[in-house]
Amino acid sequence: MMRTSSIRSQDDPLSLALRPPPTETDSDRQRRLQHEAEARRISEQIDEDLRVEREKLKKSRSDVKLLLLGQAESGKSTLQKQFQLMYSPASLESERMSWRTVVYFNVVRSIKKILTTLESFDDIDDGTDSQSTLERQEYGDDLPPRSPSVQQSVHSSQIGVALSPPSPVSPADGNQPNSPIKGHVTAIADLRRRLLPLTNTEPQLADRLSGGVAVSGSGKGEVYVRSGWQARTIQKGQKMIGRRSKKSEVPLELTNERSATALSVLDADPLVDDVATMLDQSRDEIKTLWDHPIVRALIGSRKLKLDEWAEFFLNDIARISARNYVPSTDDILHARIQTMGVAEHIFDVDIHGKTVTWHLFDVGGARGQRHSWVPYFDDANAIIFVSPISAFDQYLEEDPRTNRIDDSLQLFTQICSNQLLKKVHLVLFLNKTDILRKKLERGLSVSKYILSYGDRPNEYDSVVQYFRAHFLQVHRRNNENRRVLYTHLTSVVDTKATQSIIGNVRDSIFRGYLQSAALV
Ligand SMILES: Nc1nc2c(ncn2[C@@H]2O[C@H](COP(=O)(O)OP(=O)(O)OP(=O)(O)O)[C@@H](O)[C@H]2O)c(=O)[nH]1
Ligand SMILES: [Mg+2]
Repeated sequence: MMRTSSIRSQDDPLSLALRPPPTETDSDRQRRLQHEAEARRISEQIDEDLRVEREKLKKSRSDVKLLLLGQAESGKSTLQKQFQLMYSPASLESERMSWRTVVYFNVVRSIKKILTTLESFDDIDDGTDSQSTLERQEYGDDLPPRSPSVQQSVHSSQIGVALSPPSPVSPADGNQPNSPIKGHVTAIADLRRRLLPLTNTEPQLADRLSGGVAVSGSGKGEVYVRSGWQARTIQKGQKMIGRRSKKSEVPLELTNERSATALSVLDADPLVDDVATMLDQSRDEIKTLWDHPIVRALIGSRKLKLDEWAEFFLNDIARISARNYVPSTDDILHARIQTMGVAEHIFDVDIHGKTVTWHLFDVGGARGQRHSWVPYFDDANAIIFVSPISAFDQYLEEDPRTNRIDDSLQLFTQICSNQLLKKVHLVLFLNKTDILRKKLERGLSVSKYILSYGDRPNEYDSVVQYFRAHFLQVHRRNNENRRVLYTHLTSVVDTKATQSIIGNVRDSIFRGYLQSAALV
């Protein structure tokens, strides 16, 4: 016999349990109804939250997820800044003054490196430790050490790199009794003494940027930055304001809206404010040091190798050390700070009348950071792989035996052959072409570092063609899906050119995105 629903509801133990007791009073009833109404409201709220979550998930599935991959210092974060400048200029504007800390840090660290290098030549002058000092200076930070065991272990799986370090300079000119620094020792010692308060701020600036977190993995002991550092540097500075009575000097020409934000932040960090004052007061000393014939000679002979961005800032020290300094967009693009882990940036991109949310994942490229990329491979739509083709004469900070072009090719091989990424839209940026040009113009020989380059012309077109061919070969060998590789020659500090390339990349990614959406 079939049971009717009414019979079932009468037998249902749950309905029996929920039925009000026969002794229920009017006030009990009121309370019960109130509780039931509240329970219903909460339940409806949960349903609504779940609905919103589901919507979000559905929407995020239709968002574009773009990974920026490549070795450390390849230009990923700089490219991210170009995306930000194009699709979220207001957010870059609101961070503008925080970049002052990074620029100051880059400047102070460069000054310190110049002085440390000069100090080692003081030692030569004193007749101490001359040979080891010269070895160190001659090969700088970016050439492998010369021990036979290291020479044996230097190898290349991708490209014929030099098995032993080339000798860019003769040690003789620094090692003689008439060492170039002789006669300048007192003047340089005086500059060092006067710049000491400024160079002493380096660890504090580093601490401000890294949030006090020391991370291993780069080999250089550089400062790593987690996302959100801009807010952190401001907050930390603001906490300290109460403890200080001295107010910062107010820049005079800052009058517009942007400058109002700038002003409030300028006031915010006493440490950065102190560094600004010191820079302002040390401007002449920094300029004298930077223009000093000994420093020029050491840079010319490659005994002093500064980071690429050092020259950009030190050449313009009068502007940067001004008391009312506000970082320009070019300064922000040149400012260097290492990324830690993976930083997500979200933009709304309007294309052909449709707004699509893009999630840009900017990763830390040093070897110790690469394990954190993998969780982002699963649902990536596109990758821009950034390779600095100017780095043919440089070796990894984290492994001084590995040539940077070779490392980049090895990394590109891993990305091209990764099963999780087989269907991902792939774009290759052969970056830092401006630096490549300058190196070749200065006469730096590619075949000295990349033996397989042989006697090909040491000219821009030929070098680019050679490196590009190697990347295309890696792609061809790992391309059973017949995926297209979009290649661009870039200098991502060049805003106009990069934004036009970003437009192309956006269109090509979007075409692939529409096709895959149509298949779903
Ligand atoms: N001249 C020049 N400098 C560049 C170019 N691309 C990047 N740089 C500079 O190189 C430095 C390193 O660039 P980043 O964008 O920080 O490198 P990254 O790939 O994010 O490095 P990690 O965060 O360590 O993985 C910065 O000072 C940039 O301004 C370029 O095409 N030309
Ligand atoms: Mg970075």
